[in-house]
Amino acid sequence: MRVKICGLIQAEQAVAIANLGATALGFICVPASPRYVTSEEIREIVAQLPENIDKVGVFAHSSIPEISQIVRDTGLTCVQLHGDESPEFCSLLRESLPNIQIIKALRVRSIEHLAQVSDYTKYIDTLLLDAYHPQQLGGTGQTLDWQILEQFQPSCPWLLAGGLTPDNVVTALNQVKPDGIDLSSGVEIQPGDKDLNKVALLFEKLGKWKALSLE
Ligand SMILES: O=C(O)c1ccccc1N[C@@H]1O[C@H](COP(=O)(O)O)[C@@H](O)[C@H]1O
Repeated sequence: MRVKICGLIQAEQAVAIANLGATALGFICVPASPRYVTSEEIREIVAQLPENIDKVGVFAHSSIPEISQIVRDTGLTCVQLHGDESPEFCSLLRESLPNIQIIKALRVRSIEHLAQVSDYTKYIDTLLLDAYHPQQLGGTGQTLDWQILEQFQPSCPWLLAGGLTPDNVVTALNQVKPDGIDLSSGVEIQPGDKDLNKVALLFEKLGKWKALSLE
């Protein structure tokens, strides 16, 4: 199970969360977010992380030259597109950054919104489903309607996001079968300030869930 913890702003917390078992860490490159980090800050944190963890830059409505510059400046290994980027945009980004993984986030309003998934899958590595919020792009703490995702099996790997917490993650995973999960506000004290006890509890719950599902 891939586990991405998103919205890191402190190097010490990023290193601690990597050591707890996260497979990916996310850095918000959206200036309007309270979790926004500059290229210099990302570069400093990335330099302290283990090689084998994915370092994900989260973008929304940025241009390809802007994204490429930030990737070059920081050592990010993955780009998450969290705005209204089209399949064509993903395809062009892939041509510009062939060695960088692409995660496309879709903010799902209803089951009908899932129809667009097949337009994206050949241009991306991973799909991410987040809850829709009319005013905010992400990090909202709002959950998706997991029931509409019970049969969801796209042709590429996918991550479940949106309002996941150590308290609800097992319920979510018993209902939905993603390849991984993504958490931000559910393991925070305040935006960007991660609660390491909550992150540790998350991994404890995931360990028990995995052991039970192997029985
Ligand atoms: O976290 C943010 O501030 C943010 C800003 C702009 C785009 C995406 C953002 N975060 C993403 O939101 C989801 C879910 O967050 P939560 O667990 O519901 O708090 C996650 O994929 C973050 O990458």
